[in-house]
Amino acid sequence: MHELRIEENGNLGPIDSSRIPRYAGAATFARLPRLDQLEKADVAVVGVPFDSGVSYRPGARFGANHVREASRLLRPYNPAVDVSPFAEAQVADAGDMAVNPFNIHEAIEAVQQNALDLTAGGARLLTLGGDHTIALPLLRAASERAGEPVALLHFDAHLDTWDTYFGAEYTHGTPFRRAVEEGILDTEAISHVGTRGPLYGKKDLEDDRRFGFGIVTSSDVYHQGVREIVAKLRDRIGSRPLYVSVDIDVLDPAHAPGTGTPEAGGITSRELLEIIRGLRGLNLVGADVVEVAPAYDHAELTGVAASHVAYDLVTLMSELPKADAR
Ligand SMILES: N=C(N)NCCCC(=O)O
Ligand SMILES: [Zn+2]
Ligand SMILES: [Zn+2]
Repeated sequence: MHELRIEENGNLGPIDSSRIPRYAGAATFARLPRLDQLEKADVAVVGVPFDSGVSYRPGARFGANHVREASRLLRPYNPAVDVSPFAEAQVADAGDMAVNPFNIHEAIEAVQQNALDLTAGGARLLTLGGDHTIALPLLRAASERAGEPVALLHFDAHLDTWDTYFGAEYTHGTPFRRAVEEGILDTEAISHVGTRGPLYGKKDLEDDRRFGFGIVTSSDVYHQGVREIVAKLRDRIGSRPLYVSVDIDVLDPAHAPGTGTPEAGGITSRELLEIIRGLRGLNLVGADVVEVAPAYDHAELTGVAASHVAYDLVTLMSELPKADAR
């Protein structure tokens, strides 16, 4: 089957859904070309089929392909910000990283190395998870590329700054504590957004504050509203290199049931998309969307939400300096 693609500004875009039905063929993110069909990309979307770090429901290893399937309906123009991301930049689907499901340490090393390889030519990386364990090696790669510790905006119901589970240091509940310990985060500019739900104890919050995290709870989003929160976050981040990590369980289970550790009282997909759009122009060096567990999804709700979040993150990246300028 011939691939009829939209081409603009010399960038090879998605398969034209007015010529080839969008439900036909193998899925890539937003029907974009695969990286191996191109010389280079400004933005690469990569999957990490890994969920050996979960503490409750498994299945996020199938998340990236679920998001790709749900992303078939994305269109090339983003009217919310008046940007055509795939015309603005060359965006490509880099496929999945090959990670060892039986050895977390080896998997973490592989994610870090793959992320470094994919960004070697100046591409910005958007990763589809996988469970939240993978944020640690992705942050290691991002800070190595940036040449300095990075600012972090972490959307999640959970803190993910816990210490260990069953004695294990590398799990989906611990990546950001490890990242602080490793000195790869700029602790003047690290924030959680959407936090809620029961904790193990008050100490969880005390530890988190000691590491330097600011918290915008799900209730804060409700009471203060998106505008005020975006202004505060932008202020804190400034011109620092920024990594954005989106655990899809930041959304209320009504918006994202397909996830491993759901918590009631979450933000809406509209609120999340609005906050992300508010990050326009910040120096976004990398991002992930993790914890999509398709077995618990219904009617592709979670897949659709995650694909739109990924699309708006790609839109932000598409407006920033291109690969050859970096
Ligand atoms: N990163 C996610 N999604 N969840 C962490 C929850 C850890 C726990 O079971 O307490
Ligand atoms: Zn979470
Ligand atoms: Zn998480």
